[in-house]
Amino acid sequence: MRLDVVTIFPEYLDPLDVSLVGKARARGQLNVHVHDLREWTYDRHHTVDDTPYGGGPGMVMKTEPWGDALDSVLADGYETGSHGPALVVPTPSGRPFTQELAVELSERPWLVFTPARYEGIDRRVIDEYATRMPVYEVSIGDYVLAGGEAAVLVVTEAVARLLPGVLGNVESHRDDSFAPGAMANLLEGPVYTKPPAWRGREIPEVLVSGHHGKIARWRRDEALRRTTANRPDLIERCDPSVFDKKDREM
Ligand SMILES: Oc1ccccc1-c1ccno1
Repeated sequence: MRLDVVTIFPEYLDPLDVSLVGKARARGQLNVHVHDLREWTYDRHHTVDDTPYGGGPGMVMKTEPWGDALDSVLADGYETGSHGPALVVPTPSGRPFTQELAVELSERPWLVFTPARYEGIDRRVIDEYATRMPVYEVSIGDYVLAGGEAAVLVVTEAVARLLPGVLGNVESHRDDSFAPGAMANLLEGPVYTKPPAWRGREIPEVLVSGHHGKIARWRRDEALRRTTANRPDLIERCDPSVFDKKDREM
């Protein structure tokens, strides 16, 4: 997969050099290019924004730098359709970014991110590129950020971990919250590791019982408990089989 990010804060994307994404890049599973939008400005102040038509607070990001930047990035040659790039526009007014959308994006060969600052990007930029490729306007949550770069980091990590071979243990994302399967849509329950006792706190006995059916049922019950407490909206989306009382098959 190829990822391009056009931003006025390229250093904000430095975390893409480390951890899971950094390792995927080093292994050649991910090809990441970060571009400074100001390279496509030609005035002394490298201006990327201007006042909004119709008045109102804040500034709007101008069409010309974005158009020149995206034309340059995309000039690397691309096909249209499912083998071509998709534009990913982080915005508070976008569709919610979910695991399902992460899976959809992970199946594309090329994502071009356009994190905005200020009040956003002149709409004509999105409309222009929507004539050439799919555009995903995505929100990472119901809150307001100063810009879209943090959202690019979130989306990139969620997508990269789904790429074949990136996660060492293929089981890892099988058990993800929201991963398909009977426990889909349940939040993960508590996890424990050695030592068996810590500051007088023991681990749940069932986890060292060796009874895999009871362990699976305990984990299901804890996941249901946490989901009921923190995300009751997800309960109605659960597979009915998660509510059965018998021990779970491992
Ligand atoms: O708040 C934002 C500002 C700019 C770009 C994106 C966002 C955002 C907020 C939530 N998801 O994306």
